[in-house]
Amino acid sequence: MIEVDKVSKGFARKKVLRDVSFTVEKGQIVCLIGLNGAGKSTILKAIMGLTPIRSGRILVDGKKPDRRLYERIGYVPDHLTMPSSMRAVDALTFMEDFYPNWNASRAAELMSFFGLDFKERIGNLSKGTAAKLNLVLGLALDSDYILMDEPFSGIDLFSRERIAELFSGDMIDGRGVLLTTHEVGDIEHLIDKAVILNKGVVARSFDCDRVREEEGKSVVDMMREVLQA
Ligand SMILES: Nc1ncnc2c1ncn2[C@@H]1O[C@H](COP(=O)(O)OP(=O)(O)OP(=O)(O)O)[C@@H](O)[C@H]1O
Repeated sequence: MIEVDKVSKGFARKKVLRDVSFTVEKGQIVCLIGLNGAGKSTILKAIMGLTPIRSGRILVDGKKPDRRLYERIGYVPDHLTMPSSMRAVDALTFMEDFYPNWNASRAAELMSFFGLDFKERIGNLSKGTAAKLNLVLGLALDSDYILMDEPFSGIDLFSRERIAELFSGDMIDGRGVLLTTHEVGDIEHLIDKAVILNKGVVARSFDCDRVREEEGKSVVDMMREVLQA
């Protein structure tokens, strides 16, 4: 389980996260929702140790993450970070060389799933195609958890639907997923838990099935209720 426990963070005097707490269990898909600037990406970076926190703690399977624990978390940032001169195949080779838990056969499967060309230069990829390659790089790691920052950004409607299929299939099975998205409607039927963040504070955290069954509300309804109040 990933535990984010009373995490606060600021940049200079600006408070960005205040006492943020939630958990992500293995086998669970958790969606962090919030308006622009709410602090979603900052939380993912804090979990990955890419930005320091001011107070609180982040535990992965009960331990403070170190290099070995980070290898058990796949992180898909909101943009592809590989150099534009590389070809897609070079990016895959780099990942294979760098990460002991790289799963080459899963990478090949995902490349074909997305219809990606191994020889294409990264600098020549369209925004949506680069986003797909970015997802391949994150999902092809054999990890217990996956963090995805806006994985649907720039991706067309039909491809988004296909990615949603991935979420309900073997690719995710048993892993804990934490993602941020502004396209929550596309995956709302797949999300187990939603955490609504408003100006750095957890405004509401809920079990999506329970809210749907007991209150007859969708995740988008809950977002409107909380963020437009
Ligand atoms: N390196 C930084 N230095 C200063 N302020 C920052 C930095 N990174 C983020 N912030 C600020 O922290 C706040 C939260 O940013 P963050 O990127 O986490 O929001 P977000 O919820 O992911 O937004 P979006 O939906 O627009 O991607 C914003 O006010 C942003 O300006």
